[in-house]
Amino acid sequence: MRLALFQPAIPQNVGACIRLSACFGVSLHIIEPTGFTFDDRAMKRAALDYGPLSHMTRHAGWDAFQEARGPGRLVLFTTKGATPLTDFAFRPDDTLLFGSEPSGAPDDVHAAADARVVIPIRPEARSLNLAVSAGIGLFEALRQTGLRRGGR
Ligand SMILES: C[S@@+](CC[C@H](N)C(=O)[O-])C[C@H]1O[C@@H](n2cnc3c(N)ncnc32)[C@H](O)[C@@H]1O
Repeated sequence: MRLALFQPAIPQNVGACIRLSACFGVSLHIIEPTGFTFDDRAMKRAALDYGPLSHMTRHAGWDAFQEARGPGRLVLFTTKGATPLTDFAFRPDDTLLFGSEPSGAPDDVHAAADARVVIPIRPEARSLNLAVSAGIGLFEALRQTGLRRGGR
């Protein structure tokens, strides 16, 4: 199981995802460009001291990520036309991909995904925060595929 963030713009969200990847023992892939630099104080503050426990890889762009990501499905979390999280069956080698905060994932990324998953929320609400949706999606994926303490 891997987490991937498409062009994240808010450093606190990436910091929270660094902490997620550290706590659950999954690798984190950042698809650049990002809306901040990696010495950002807000990102480091949100990540606390979990950085060394996290396995983070930065990719120069979408094509570089696609070449490097290896086997397994690309499962895009999106509010657009998707299978509800509650109906989706994850596999251990899935990559869970999340869109950027202002605009989500573009059409070509939607087209490249093997599956699209939506976390059901109230119809009058637009979307969840990026790091919150990553936490919900990752926990469900690990629950289905065999969450175990101490990483995987
Ligand atoms: C703040 S949201 C982006 C909002 C953007 N306006 C949109 O509609 O996609 C950032 C990312 O969090 C994830 N996300 C947020 N809410 C979600 C939901 N209800 N279901 C699935 N993914 C969600 C998606 O990956 C999304 O691209």
